[in-house]
Amino acid sequence: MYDKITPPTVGEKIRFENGQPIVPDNPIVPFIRGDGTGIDLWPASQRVLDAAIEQAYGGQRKISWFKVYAGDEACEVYGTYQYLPEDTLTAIREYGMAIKGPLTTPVGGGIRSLNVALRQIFDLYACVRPCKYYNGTPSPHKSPEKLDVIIYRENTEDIYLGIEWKQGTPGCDQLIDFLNNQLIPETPELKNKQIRLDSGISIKPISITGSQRLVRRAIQNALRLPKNKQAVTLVHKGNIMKYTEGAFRDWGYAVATGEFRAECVTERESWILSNKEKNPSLSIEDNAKLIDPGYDSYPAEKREAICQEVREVLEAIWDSHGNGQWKEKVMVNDRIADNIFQQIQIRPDEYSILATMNLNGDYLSDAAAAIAGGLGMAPGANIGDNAAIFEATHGTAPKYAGLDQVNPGSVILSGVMMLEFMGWQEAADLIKTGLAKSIEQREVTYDLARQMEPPVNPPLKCSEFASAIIKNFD
Ligand SMILES: NC(=O)C1=CN([C@@H]2O[C@H](COP(=O)(O)OP(=O)(O)OC[C@H]3O[C@@H](n4cnc5c(N)ncnc54)[C@H](OP(=O)(O)O)[C@@H]3O)[C@@H](O)[C@H]2O)C=CC1
Ligand SMILES: O=C(O)CCC(=O)C(=O)O
Ligand SMILES: [Mg+2]
Repeated sequence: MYDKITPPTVGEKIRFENGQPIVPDNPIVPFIRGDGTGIDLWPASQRVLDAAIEQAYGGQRKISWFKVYAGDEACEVYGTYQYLPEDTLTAIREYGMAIKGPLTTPVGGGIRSLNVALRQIFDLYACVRPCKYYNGTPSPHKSPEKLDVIIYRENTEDIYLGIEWKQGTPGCDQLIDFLNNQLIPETPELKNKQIRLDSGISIKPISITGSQRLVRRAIQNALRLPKNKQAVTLVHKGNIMKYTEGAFRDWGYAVATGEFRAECVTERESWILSNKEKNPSLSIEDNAKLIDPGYDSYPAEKREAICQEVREVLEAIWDSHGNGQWKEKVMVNDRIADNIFQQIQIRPDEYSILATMNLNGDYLSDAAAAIAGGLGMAPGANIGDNAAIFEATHGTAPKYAGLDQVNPGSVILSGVMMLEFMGWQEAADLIKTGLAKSIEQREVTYDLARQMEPPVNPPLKCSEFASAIIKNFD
């Protein structure tokens, strides 16, 4: 079955039933060490995970790690350009769950992202990135403790599908010619727009399927949160990209008000309901004016559409959501992408789950990570219905590779997400305790050390930070 790897002789497979993992006490879990700093991060992280499992379950539970290859290490074992060998894909398919270090993607030419490829191959459509502040972590932000968000990033489409044409190639010229001379002139809405002849082209597909399954998962997660965190914000640049990002917003709301009608309220619905609660005799038109301050300046047709919206909301959900019942529901709202970057800085506590398309989520997760202490403290998971791969938000940080210097916190916390996904909460909790205590004791790697007041000097090495976390389990 495998060409150059052998699975552990002891251990069993994780199975998925209805999207949920069924986990034996001794699961076999494939891991990819990763490029660059992966060489430092993975051994430190594995040590912490194993120690926590041993301490929590005293040998009753154990992971049998299965080393599989991707990136530079794969080329060493399988030969030139064998960045993602079939063996690795077979192992992940077979065992259902894996954890990985970062993998390099060259800018401009060269291979396409192996990280993105893994997400697409296994249809891991939700990239889940919690950004939460650990007490004592240095931050450039004044009130980092107010940040506690989970980014749900669509993981399989958008420009990451990688359908693009390089400037000056025959395919690119042909596409520009077709668009400029055929499709654009046939589309009145596009007027006389033309694409510059010396352009490169990337295609940005956003589908109903991709958007709705992501938002569905985000709402399901919101329902598991404490009441005061039950909110999902749809992040988009729909004012500019109406048929991709704007459509993402509309399809997201359709999931909330269709599939989760009893559990959700949209922000606009909450305004309509609360206007009527404050003034039960409020007319439909006065309610419409309150939810849309520009109402009086709109043409009659638009004014009627807003009145109709008010009527429909009151008819549909006044009984189930009115008289304050909406305050117990998951609040679904939307924010334009540029605004959300400032919102998470100035009003982070007003947000909980941020549902995004692929590119926006990529940008936003690094920005949110900065508030919570930086990329050394930013875990993540790529989740599908039949598989899951856990990985940090950060990349290979090549300038630090092999120096035993970078913060293993993100990979370790990705491991914590994996343990929680497996239902091994006791082991996950030990690691979170160990990490929090190490930070409190100022036993930290360079990235946190340099931001602390006064700075910690010398900082711990990557491997020493792992040891500090283990020492601080209890
Ligand atoms: N999922 C994946 O595998 C990902 C892969 N990549 C790939 O990684 C490569 C490098 O990308 P790049 O843009 O430099 O981004 P990186 O995330 O690799 O690094 C950027 C900076 O973030 C900080 N940083 C990253 N990791 C850590 C850590 N563990 N501890 C402390 N600080 C950390 C460092 O900051 P400082 O210099 O201030 O110390 C580093 O220079 C590219 O090939 C990219 O495609 C990128 C993102 C995700
Ligand atoms: O695949 C890569 O190289 C970068 C991906 C990335 O930045 C991310 O997923 O956050
Ligand atoms: Mg990124």
